[in-house]
Amino acid sequence: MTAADPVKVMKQEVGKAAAALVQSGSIVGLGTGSTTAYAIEYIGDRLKSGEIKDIVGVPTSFQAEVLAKQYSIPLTTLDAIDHIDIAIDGADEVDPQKNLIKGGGAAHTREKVVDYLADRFIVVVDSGKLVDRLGSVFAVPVEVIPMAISPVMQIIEKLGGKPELRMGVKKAGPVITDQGNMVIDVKFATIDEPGNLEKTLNNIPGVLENGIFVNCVDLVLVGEVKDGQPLVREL
Ligand SMILES: O=C[C@H](O)[C@H](O)[C@H](O)COP(=O)(O)O
Repeated sequence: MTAADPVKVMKQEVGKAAAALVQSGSIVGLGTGSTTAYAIEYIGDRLKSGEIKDIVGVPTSFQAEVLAKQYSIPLTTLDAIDHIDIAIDGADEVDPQKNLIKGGGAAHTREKVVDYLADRFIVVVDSGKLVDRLGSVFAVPVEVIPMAISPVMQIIEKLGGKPELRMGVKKAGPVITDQGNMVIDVKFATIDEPGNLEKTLNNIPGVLENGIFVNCVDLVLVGEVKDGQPLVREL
């Protein structure tokens, strides 16, 4: 028998813990990525078993929409509702102040809309995502309209960032977002003030949204494996 992949186990456990927080009658923001995928699966399981009922989901991406349909979670759109009760989403980096870098799956623009609207925004990560300072490992994803790619890259270089156009995997050419745009991943030597950098990047003409999320998280659930045992803790 092969040992279970510990990262997969952490993601499953943290996804399950977040899904357990969803109550009957809730409007639920459904995040994107491999960790949230488990939360969506477990929300579907709870619906199917009758443990919860009358849930409606707001997907943050095509991926989330497909998964929600697979697990029979009814969906709605933002023009049909006036609030979101709870959103569950992953992250690529989480700092001690619960600021995030997101967008490893190029979904950060829709995620920011949905996650910021939620009364309760729950982040689900494995312990490998915790950093002392944002940007230590991950580059900041920036969604840009295609005609503005060159000038945006030039401006970002002047700001001290190292921009790289994100290229597709099993697809020739750049990654295209759900909105039909491109993503530039920007590595900064240090990010001293994430909130300021978020605003500076979004002020560049042609930038739609970047993956820095500040002051918006209510709870971070962290999946860990200790002494061979999976556990979930709050940050
Ligand atoms: O664009 C993608 C999202 O921001 C994801 O939530 C993030 O990249 C984390 O994904 P994963 O849980 O697969 O590491």
